[in-house]
Amino acid sequence: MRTPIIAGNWKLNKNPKETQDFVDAIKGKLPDASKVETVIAAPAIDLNALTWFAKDEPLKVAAENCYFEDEGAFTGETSPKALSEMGVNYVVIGHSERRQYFHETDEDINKKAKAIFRNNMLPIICCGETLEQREAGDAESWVAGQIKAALDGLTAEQVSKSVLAYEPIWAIGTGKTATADQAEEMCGHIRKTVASLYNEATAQNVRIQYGGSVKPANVKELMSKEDIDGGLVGGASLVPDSFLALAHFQD
Ligand SMILES: O=C(CO)COP(=O)(O)O
Repeated sequence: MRTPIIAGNWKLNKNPKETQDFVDAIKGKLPDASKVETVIAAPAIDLNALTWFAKDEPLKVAAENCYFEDEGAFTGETSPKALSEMGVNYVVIGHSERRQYFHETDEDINKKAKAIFRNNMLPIICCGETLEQREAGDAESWVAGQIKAALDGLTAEQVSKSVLAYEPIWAIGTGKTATADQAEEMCGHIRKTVASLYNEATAQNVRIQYGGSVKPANVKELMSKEDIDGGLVGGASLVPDSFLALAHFQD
C-alpha cells in the first residue's frame, strides 16, 4: 500500500514571516502521517522556519531545488548536504519552470537525484509535456524519456523511495486541470515505464503525484485513481485552509 502524499509547492512565494504565519495557522491540524504524508516545498530562505515546525508536527519539508555538488566554489547555489543537515526531507527536481527558465537539463536532474540520495534525502522528480507535444501524440514518449534520464544509474531501492510528479505544462497555473482520466492515464504510463526500467515491485512502490491546477474541489476525484498517489500543488497550497483541505481529502 502506497501512502498518499500531498505536497504544496510554494514556488517563489512567501517570506520567512509569512511562512511563520502559515505554520501557526496549520499547527495541530494536519492529518496523521500514517494516513497522508504532507509536504511543503518552499523557497530556501523559508526552510528554517518549516524544519523547526516539522520537528513537532506531521509535516515533511522539501526544498524546491539544490545543486549537485555538496560544497565548493559554486556561488549562489544551495548545498544538498546543508539542506539535509537542516532537516529537509525532500528536494523537488526537474520542475518545468526550472527546465524552462533556468535551463535545467535531464543530465543536471539526474546528477541532482544522485546528490539528494547521497545526502539521505528523497527526490520529487517532475516530468510533463507541453500542449504541442500532447497534440502531436508525443506526450507518452516524451515523459518516458524524462523519467528514464532522471533515474539513470539509480538503484531499484532508490527508485522505490522516490516520488515522481506528472505535471503537464499546459495545466500548471492555468486553471486548466487535466481530467482525472488523462492524469491517470499518464501516471499509469509512468508506472509501466518504471516497471520496464526496473521491475514490477519497484513500479508498485514508487509514488506518483499529479500536479497542475489541483485544488480542494478536484483533489478527491484525482486521488481516487489507482495510479495517482498524490498531488503537487502550487497556487492552492498557499492559503492555510486550502492546504488543510487538500491534506484532508480523505475526510
Ligand atoms: O507547478 C505546480 C506544482 O509544482 C502546479 O501549480 P498550480 O497548482 O498552481 O497549477
